[in-house]
Amino acid sequence: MKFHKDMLFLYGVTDQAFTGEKTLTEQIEEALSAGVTLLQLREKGLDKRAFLEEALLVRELTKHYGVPLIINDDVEIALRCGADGVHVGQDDLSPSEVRRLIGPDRILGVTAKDVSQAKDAFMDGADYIGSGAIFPSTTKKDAIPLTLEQLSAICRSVPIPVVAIGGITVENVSSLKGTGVAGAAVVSGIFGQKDITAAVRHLKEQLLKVVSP
Ligand SMILES: Cc1ncc(COP(=O)(O)OP(=O)(O)O)c(N)n1
Ligand SMILES: Cc1nc(C(=O)O)sc1CCOP(=O)(O)O
Repeated sequence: MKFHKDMLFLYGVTDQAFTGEKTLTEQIEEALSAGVTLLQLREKGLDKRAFLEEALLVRELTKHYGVPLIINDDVEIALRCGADGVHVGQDDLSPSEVRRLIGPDRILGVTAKDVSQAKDAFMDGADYIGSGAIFPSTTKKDAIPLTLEQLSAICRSVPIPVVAIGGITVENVSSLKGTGVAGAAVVSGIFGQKDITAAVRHLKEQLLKVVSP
């Protein structure tokens, strides 16, 4: 699927830690049906085999809902499940190597915590940048914090779109207004909510006031 910045508008990122009454697959289906615009399967607690099984299931769901699927970190799983792309961080396989492995047509997302990393990611073939943590995150407690000013500078520094991540909720998402982000990537603000459908709808309502077309 060809990348477009609108896909970043509300980017759901999964985490098994939030499954309780519902399975991860049920949670994902709820988020897809409610309208997340991109989905990242980010499962730190699963071994490779379980991750691939989940990825194959989620691939079918995302196809059904017409939402692109991104795999966190693992290029092999992305290729084996036929995902639309991969997201890598600064400590993972280099973006240029990932681009070589996935080819020109799949989506490549790269985490950047400053302008220099963002510029490098762009030069290495990234389609989008993920920047955070904008607010304290209980999902990733050791995430390095980033101010809104730093986020704005990253957005201005590269011609590719930037999605904000880290502690984003319905209550604080409006603070991203004016930074230049193309959207918000959210874990607990979606998958940690009892009513995932309502969370997705409310986040999208707020994001309409934040993201300029
Ligand atoms: C959209 C998006 N942005 C940033 C991240 C963080 O990626 P990374 O730095 O690789 O950290 P982990 O996700 O591996 O903990 C992301 N996953 N998605
Ligand atoms: C996966 C991830 N990366 C971050 C970064 O700052 O790079 S923060 C984060 C966790 C985001 O989860 P939540 O929406 O629950 O805070």
